[in-house]
Amino acid sequence: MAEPGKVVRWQRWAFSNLGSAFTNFGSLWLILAPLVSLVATYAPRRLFHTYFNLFLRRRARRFLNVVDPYVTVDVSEPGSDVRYSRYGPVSDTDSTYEEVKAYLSGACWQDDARELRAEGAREGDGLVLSMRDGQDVADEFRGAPLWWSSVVEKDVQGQRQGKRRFQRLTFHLRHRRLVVDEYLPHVRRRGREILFSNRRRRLYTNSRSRDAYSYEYKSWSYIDFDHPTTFDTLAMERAKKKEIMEDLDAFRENRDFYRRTGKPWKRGYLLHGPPGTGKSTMVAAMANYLDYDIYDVELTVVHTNTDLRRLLIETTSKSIIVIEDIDCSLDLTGDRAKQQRRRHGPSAAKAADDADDRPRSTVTLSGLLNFIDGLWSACGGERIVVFTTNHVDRLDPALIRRGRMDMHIEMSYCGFEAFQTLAKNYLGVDDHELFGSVEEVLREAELTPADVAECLMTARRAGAGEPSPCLGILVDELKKRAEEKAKAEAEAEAKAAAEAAKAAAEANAAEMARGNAR
Ligand SMILES: Nc1ncnc2c1ncn2[C@@H]1O[C@H](COP(=O)(O)OP(=O)(O)OP(=O)(O)O)[C@@H](O)[C@H]1O
Ligand SMILES: [Mg+2]
Repeated sequence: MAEPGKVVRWQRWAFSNLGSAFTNFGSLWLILAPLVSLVATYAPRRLFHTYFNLFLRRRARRFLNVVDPYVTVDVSEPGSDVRYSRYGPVSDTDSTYEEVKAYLSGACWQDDARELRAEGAREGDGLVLSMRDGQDVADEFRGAPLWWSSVVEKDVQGQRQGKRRFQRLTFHLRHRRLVVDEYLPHVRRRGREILFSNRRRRLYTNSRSRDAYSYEYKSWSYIDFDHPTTFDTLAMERAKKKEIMEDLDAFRENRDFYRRTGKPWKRGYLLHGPPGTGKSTMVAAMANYLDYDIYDVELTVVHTNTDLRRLLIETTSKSIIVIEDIDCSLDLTGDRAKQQRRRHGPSAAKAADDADDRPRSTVTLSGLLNFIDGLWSACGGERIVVFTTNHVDRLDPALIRRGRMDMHIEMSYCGFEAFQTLAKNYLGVDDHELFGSVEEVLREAELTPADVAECLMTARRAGAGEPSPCLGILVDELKKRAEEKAKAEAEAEAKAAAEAAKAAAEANAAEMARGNAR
């Protein structure tokens, strides 16, 4: 928004004097009107119309253009009429008025509108400033001066009387193309950005597809997303973090590139690593960095590919679509028991099968791939797809090939750089003489950032938040945790080996029994 310059001031002066021009035109019309009506009454009607159309209309318009070379465009407040669909009331879908108001709220701070109105933003705690009725603000676009004013007019519809509000844009006739082709789209775009940045972000989760047939079906329900993690607090090697942030920046800023090359504006990330290495935390950091909503897809409650498509069509632009634990959230061959057996042994598989009386999901790998690549992803664009898994080796290569999952990010055990971030988060220290001892423990043991974070919590409590005692306790805690983990892992391995031996013996016995029977 520019400070009105000399030209703008002159134009404003001319604009405010239009009234007197109209007055002069009015006097002229007082003389001309009886003449025109005389001719109109006594000349043959058709002849008069033909003469007017041929010779006078264009001149009359040119004359008007000289007297008033300004054009106005009204953006009116959506009506209060509520439309109903079979699912209930539907809000007015034209958001232009809100976008223009949001755009002008910036101008209200800077320009000379003194009488403002403040309304609570639809979401969040902010206030949206707008002009009081009758106020105006100046704007400038590519050297063209423009004025916005807030107008209220009486609106009579049948018996009902009400008020109708407009944001009225006034500009010179010669800027008509510029305004229509470039300025108004610019205003809408900027307004949308302002509205988006003012809103609270959301974390959506999908409901069971079975509900799709009930009257009040909603594919997604949401809560406000208020996760504190940022890339600053995420424990990870600095270089890796920087690479991911640069990748996200490039994605966000390259709308035109995606358009030019005919690629849908989406990017896929595969986060893999052991439990507790920060995969879910990374998704939150990404959402906070980009200011996007999150759609957390629970595939196990989606029954068919059609349900999946319906779900995804309802996601909005500027969002991250996450499928957590892709390897076990859905067995893409439909054999859930096999997954359980692989993870926890045969008895767990049987228990899972018995407990699970839900209708089987028939979502297939091709359904999922169509969602990643298919036409829907071109609708609206600007979506990020994230898969997380603990076992990257178990995934179908088709699912994670480059182009689908553009970046594979390994989330690994806590290294020293990651520890430095955690120490800063939990104890507020950047460096300390005991850091060397911590580094030694971390080099020896495979501890996840979640393990280290937990030890830091314990140490913080026991050391009353003082760095030196806390770090001393931390070293002991980390050693203890490393021993516990090693012991638990050895036990799990021995148990798995015993189960495998037992299963092999059972299979052998069954084989022998079959042989005897024959
Ligand atoms: N890289 C990290 N940076 C900061 N905190 C972390 C990190 N990794 C783990 N944490 C801490 O550990 C907790 C668990 O981490 P998170 O849920 O992100 O792990 P995950 O990799 O998603 O595990 P899972 O595979 O079990 O889903 C987090 O709430 C966070 O406090
Ligand atoms: Mg997780």
